Amino acid sequence: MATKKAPSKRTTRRNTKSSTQSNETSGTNSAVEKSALTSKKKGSLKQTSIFILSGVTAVILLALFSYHPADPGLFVHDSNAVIQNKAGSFGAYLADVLFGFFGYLSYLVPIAFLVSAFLLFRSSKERNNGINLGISVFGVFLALIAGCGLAILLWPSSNLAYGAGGLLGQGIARIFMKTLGDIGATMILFSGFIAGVTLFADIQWLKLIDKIGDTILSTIELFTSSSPNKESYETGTIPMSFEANLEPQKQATNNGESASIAGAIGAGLSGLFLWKKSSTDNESGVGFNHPRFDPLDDMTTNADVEAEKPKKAKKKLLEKALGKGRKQRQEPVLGVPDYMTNEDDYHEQDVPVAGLDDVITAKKVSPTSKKVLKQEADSYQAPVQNNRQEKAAAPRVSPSISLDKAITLPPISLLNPPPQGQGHFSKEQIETHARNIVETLEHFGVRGVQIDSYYPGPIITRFELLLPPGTKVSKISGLAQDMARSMCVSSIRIVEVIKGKTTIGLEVPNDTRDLVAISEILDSNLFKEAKSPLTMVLGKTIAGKPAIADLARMPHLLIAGTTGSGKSVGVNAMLMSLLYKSTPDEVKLIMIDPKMLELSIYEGIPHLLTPVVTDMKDAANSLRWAVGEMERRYALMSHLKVRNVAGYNGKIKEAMDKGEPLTDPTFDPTMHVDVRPSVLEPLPSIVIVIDEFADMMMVVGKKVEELIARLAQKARAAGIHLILATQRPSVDVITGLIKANIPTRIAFQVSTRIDSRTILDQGGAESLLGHGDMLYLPPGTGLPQRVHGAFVDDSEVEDVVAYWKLQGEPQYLEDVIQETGSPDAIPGLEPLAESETDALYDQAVAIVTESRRASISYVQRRLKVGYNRAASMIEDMEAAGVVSAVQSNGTREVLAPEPPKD
Ligand SMILES: Nc1ncnc2c1ncn2[C@@H]1O[C@H](COP(=O)(O)OP(=O)(O)OP(=O)(O)O)[C@@H](O)[C@H]1O
Repeated sequence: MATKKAPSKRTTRRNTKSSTQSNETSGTNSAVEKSALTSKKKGSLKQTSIFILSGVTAVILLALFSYHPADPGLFVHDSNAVIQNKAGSFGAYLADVLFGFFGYLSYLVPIAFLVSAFLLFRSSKERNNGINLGISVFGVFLALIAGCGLAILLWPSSNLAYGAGGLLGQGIARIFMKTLGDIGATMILFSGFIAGVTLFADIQWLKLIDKIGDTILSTIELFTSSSPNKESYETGTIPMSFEANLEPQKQATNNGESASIAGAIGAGLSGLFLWKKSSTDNESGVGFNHPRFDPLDDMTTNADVEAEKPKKAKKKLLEKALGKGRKQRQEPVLGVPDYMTNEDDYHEQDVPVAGLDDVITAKKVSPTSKKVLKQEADSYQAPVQNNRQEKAAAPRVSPSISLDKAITLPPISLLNPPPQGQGHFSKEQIETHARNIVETLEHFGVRGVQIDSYYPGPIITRFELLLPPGTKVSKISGLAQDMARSMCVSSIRIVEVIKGKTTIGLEVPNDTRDLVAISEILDSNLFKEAKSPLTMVLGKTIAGKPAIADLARMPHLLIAGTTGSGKSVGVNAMLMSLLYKSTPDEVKLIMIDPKMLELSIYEGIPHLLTPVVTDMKDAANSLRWAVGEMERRYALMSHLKVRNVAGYNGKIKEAMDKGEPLTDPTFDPTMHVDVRPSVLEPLPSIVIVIDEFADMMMVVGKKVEELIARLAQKARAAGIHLILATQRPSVDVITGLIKANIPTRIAFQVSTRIDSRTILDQGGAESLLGHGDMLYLPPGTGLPQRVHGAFVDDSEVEDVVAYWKLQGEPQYLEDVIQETGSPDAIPGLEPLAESETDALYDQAVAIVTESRRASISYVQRRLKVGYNRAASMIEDMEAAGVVSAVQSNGTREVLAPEPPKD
């Protein structure tokens, strides 16, 4: 069979990679070590900066407070004078300069240092992003300039040599007085000062006044009523009056609302320092809602090769994003034979690509967002002068961005369009196959078989056969290989049961196979109209229709297949779907990549909760964190009396809309003195992707299985989902415990029927064609569906990743990979019951689900074990959701589906 040349880029990359694997592994290890060193260093640098800033503040304050007009300085020259400044000649000089230029507003300088030191203590999450810092810096300058002028006008006779506003104030006051007169200048400078303060302090005056009023009223109420407002803690509802008492930074961070002037001045002034540090990175100075980010430069910090990428690559990405240079896609010519009437709606209609306006997914793209994207693209095309070395030295993770407003989902034009001229089927070829099938079956003694119908698809053609009465399907299944041989094809899959039909299916590979491009599926109405943020592209059905799935409903997915069968491409297609469907506010990702090959390409996208995990100890910690997060979410949901994350998010949004945000109901005021409960925010879904979990189980041990099982059992309602992939479909990796908890599975091509049974509980995957050909077993069914996986090229992933990096930086949570207490401890959970680790537990589950009898004595008899052991296994099955609790009639119902028979 002649097949179209499979895309080789990825293979080449992998081959190159594997040939240098050992080098790379050590390289990556050292990178891991380096990053560990960096995070430690970061901590000590932070502390050092705090000490230095505090010292500098103390010296400036000392210099200003002990300022003496007779001391020598920039404006006073007296070499014989005895210096009286307590900070010596430096202090005398500094105070002279500051008072000389800014007058009394010089005191803003040490305040700025003090606040910067304070900000270093705070969580990095609370820092402002680049554009906010820019605005704050502008506010500081405006307030300083107007303030100096105002000081001159309001305190004309001051003790300072150059007046209360210094030389700057004099110049400003003179200019304004000349043009506007005394009163006009005072009014305009006062407005300028207030405007400056408002800008850098982000003050909303009306709200502030409102809140001050509320605070006064609630204080009066507090004195007039005897009981404190205990109810608000218990119900989690926070009245506005109470909200006004919250610590200023928290309010500013959580709601973007008013903060206390001191806190906001701090944020603004610290912005000055942070901005100065990063200003060299940002020389084109175009204003956005987030820091200017250069994906190519960011990659330079990762790999030298990327550092050499020419600027035109950047241009190419933006041209792609804007839909420029992309050829108008043509309607695919399918060439479905005339006699094919029942599959006339095969392919989705292609949407013509006309540029940015059309290509950005309709859902979240406001006109403003489009403008931002266009501006961003324009600024990229302008030459940007970068100091690469400074960029490399800058921290890789700057969790300072707020990802909410101007987020735009990636445009389809970033991806390769589907190849043209696909979908031709030859009528002769189909007729030859049909004839061959009948003849071969006759040759093997099965007479009277009729071809009922046939369905040519992009990769295989399904022939549906009517068997003569009394013919066993198993007889046909047993002939699959002989038929493949006599028809000169690589393999034939027999579909023994077709839902709603009396026919059986024979799936025969086409002479030429089509490439299923991911762009085609992402562009289909089916995907675009899907509501769930966890909608994932699988590929195309055998009839060539888009195949998508909702991870939220699965709620976990197990993927297995032999090496080179297309798992990684499949996982990439799923991840790309999430990146095309959801913002980082909706979906967060934890990626675990023991092979250190596949997922590192996603490093730096804003959806990540932690950098791509390659160290297996970190991986175990992140699973432990997820279990803790699941428990935390459960506690929150039970306090709010909702059953799942959707209900929880609904309540939170409703409360926010009412202006009465809910506070953390699990907060214990007796445990935290002086700290207020935090305001609850909507919870994003968390998807944990493990690319090769067999490796993880090998390194970390059985504990991983336990953690996965714990997560799989309960995480659905908590919005935490697992995607596990492995190339080792053996029972020691895909254990009964994992299978019982992950009902949704995908099998790519495997080498033996036994492997197929391990994954799907039935054969079939051994007859797949590789290169992304898969069997998808949806939740709650025993009938797998054949899907031809969507192909994603590395360069497509790179472009989409670069696009997302351009939208914002990740807000990593340090806790995710942090070691917490004993490495064996699973937060909030008892260790697994003994019998669940019982060697016979898997067999017991198989017996119960097959026989549909959840009886202790039956398990006892079948396994020849004692009563206690069987009873404890049944109890564990109840805990795992395999069987129900004992019902009123004394029996248990078997809940898990029956494993399909071969
Ligand atoms: N959906 C697809 N369409 C066409 N070709 C595909 C598809 N999926 C995979 N391939 C081809 O198969 C090759 C191997 O795929 P992939 O790297 O995903 O395999 P794998 O199962 O992850 O292998 P390993 O376990 O060794 O990492 C790819 O380089 C690509 O050429």
